[in-house]
Amino acid sequence: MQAILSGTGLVKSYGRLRAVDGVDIAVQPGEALGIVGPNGAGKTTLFGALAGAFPLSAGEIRLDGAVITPLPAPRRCALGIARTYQVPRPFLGMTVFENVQVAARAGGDLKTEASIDHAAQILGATGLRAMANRPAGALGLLDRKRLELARALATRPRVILLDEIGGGLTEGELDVLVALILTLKAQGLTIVWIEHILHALLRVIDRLVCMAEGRILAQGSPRAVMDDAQVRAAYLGSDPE
Ligand SMILES: Nc1ncnc2c1ncn2[C@@H]1O[C@H](COP(=O)(O)OP(=O)(O)OP(=O)(O)O)[C@@H](O)[C@H]1O
Repeated sequence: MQAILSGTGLVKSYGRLRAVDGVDIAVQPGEALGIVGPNGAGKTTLFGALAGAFPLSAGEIRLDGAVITPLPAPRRCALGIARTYQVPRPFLGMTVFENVQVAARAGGDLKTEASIDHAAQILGATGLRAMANRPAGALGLLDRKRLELARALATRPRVILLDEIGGGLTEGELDVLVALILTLKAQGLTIVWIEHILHALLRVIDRLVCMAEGRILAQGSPRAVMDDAQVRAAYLGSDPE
């Protein structure tokens, strides 16, 4: 099957540091791919590379087999690549609804009326309907995470890149978030999820990649990767779970 999103020979250098150092990655349509690795492994930088946040130092990125390497982030978003950020970035002074509608207009390329309908639908799907008229800055953590997800979904993605969206949540809140992500997966959305909270990640993903020092250490079935000796060593001998 042709990958929906792939990167070949990806390198991103900051001065002498190669934050991403020769990564090959391919995500299949409808797949949920997890990415783990110690702090500083290059996971977020890989997302930046895939989403077009900066020019690559080397490598090529394809969407549906077509090269998108030169395209800036807004163009990639319009083509169906959405991303959430480790630290959510809503417009704090706008309401929840306005935040989602802006994303639908700007990222989803919808005219005003269609963006209103789409935003309302996304708020329902993400459990935010009751919060629609609250300022984004007034939300609790779970709702901030939902809003981050909703803003990405509003752009009508085919692939969503989730960057540590589970961080800081209670177990009960994680359950809510995992259920939501599983619903998106069941609807056919392709998911790439960086997450330190492994038990949450393992409930969703089909395949796991472990990165360390800018490279892929291991990839394959989640269990095989977690059992890999190099992966265990990268976690300094601790039990990754
Ligand atoms: N804009 C930047 N300028 C300089 N160095 C950077 C920049 N962004 C990331 N780095 C460095 O690149 C390396 C990889 O960082 P990255 O944030 O991608 O790691 P990560 O695996 O996402 O880590 P974490 O799990 O802590 O989020 C780190 O050493 C980081 O300090």
